[in-house]
Amino acid sequence: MSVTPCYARRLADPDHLHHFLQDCHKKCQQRHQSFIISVTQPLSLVEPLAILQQLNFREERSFYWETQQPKSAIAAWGICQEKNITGTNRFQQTQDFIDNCKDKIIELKHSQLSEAGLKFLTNFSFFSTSSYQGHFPSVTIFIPRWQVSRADNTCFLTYNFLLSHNSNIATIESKLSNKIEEIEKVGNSIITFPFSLSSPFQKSELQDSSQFKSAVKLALKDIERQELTKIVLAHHLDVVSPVSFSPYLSLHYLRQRYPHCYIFSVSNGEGTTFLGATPERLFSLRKQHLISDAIAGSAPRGKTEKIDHQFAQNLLASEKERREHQAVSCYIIKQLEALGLTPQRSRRQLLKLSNIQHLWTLIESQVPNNINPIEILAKLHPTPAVAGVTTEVACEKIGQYETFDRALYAAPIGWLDTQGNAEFMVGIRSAMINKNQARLYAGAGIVAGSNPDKELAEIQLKLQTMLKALQ
Ligand SMILES: C=C(O[C@H]1C=CC=C(C(=O)O)[C@@H]1O)C(=O)O
Repeated sequence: MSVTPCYARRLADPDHLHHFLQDCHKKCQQRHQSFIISVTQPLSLVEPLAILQQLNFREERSFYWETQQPKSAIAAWGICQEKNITGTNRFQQTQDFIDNCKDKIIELKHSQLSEAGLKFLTNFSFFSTSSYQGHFPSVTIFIPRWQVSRADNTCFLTYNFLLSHNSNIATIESKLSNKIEEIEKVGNSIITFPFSLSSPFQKSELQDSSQFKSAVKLALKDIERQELTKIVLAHHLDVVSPVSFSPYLSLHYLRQRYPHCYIFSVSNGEGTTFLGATPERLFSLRKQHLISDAIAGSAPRGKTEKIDHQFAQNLLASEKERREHQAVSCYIIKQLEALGLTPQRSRRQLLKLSNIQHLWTLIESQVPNNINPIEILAKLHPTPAVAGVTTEVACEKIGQYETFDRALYAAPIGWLDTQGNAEFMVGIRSAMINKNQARLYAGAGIVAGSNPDKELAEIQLKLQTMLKALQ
């Protein structure tokens, strides 16, 4: 008589899993090598942010990602495989890491949904050489140990681990089963956050706003001399709170206030977290269909419907805002064409966020499967929504005019799976936090006709996204 271990009852198809693991184990023995095993199991409906908050108690490396349209979330923590990359050929090194891992991955998943299953999670710095005191290198890419994914009302747990000839299958099965139990216990107790987040900041002022305006004036002279046609200049705001910031509370606040944005956080496992709520999708690639957002050109939201409508009409009619926007859509189109694609663009429309509105063009293309997501990423980053035209001159001037390191601000953050699906957004409306210290970032596009005072007002408005989320 065969006895079913009690942990097996929590697994979706324990016999199938057991045979799968036995087969993998045999393969390890036959080939004298280890494999990266990825097992995905269905979960009851859980809240990934609550899981991350309550189960990542060792504050390991973590990643959080949420969109509400369509409703999906990924919470991941711990490391199965990782690479921290520095140096100039970072996209190639990233691809090499992915290829190397892919050769060793064996996946078992109970769903075809692209949200379910193993994901490479990755964040880049804006420049390939980043000097943010080593908190985040030029690229971090990792396969997490644990990943909870949610797509609409379906949830999955993915467990990734290295299997070698001397691994014990029963231990693996019980670890997975115990984690399912732990997660489902937390599952429906959706976090009820206290809503006075923390005490007021001790220091909260925009450093050197005159320095920012001088940089805008210098950039306008460069534009007049036709050295470039657009540059995005950013500024930072450092704040110190009497108590440590809580990334989870901030993420919870952001997702309620910015339903049209990607809500994200990456933690380096050493106490530093980069988080935010960005409207800007660099690209998503699902079943070889690519979508990219050109978002640039901004106006405030009006306090009344009438004023809001007026701001929107002015934004749509402004020749200067249109140029600022077109620099982005034309660049994305040109870069995709350079990859041999035939992108189509939507008509220009408005994207209304709770504190700001933007000009927005959707760009779509089919992508043949010989082009991989990292190639697309390398071609698109940085777009003129965060750098300028030409990219090279703008990046050089950003280095000259900005007095701080952009670190992960305005850089790609996202995921890739083993089937060629990927999604990357641009890390704007963001902050880097460590204990009770935070650095908030915001930038504004400068073209001929820009006004330094108005650009300063625009970045102050953009800084509000994170300022309010941290308070
Ligand atoms: C660079 C930022 O915003 C970009 C995205 C949308 C609108 C922008 C603008 O109107 O200047 C910027 O290009 C930022 O928020 O830090």
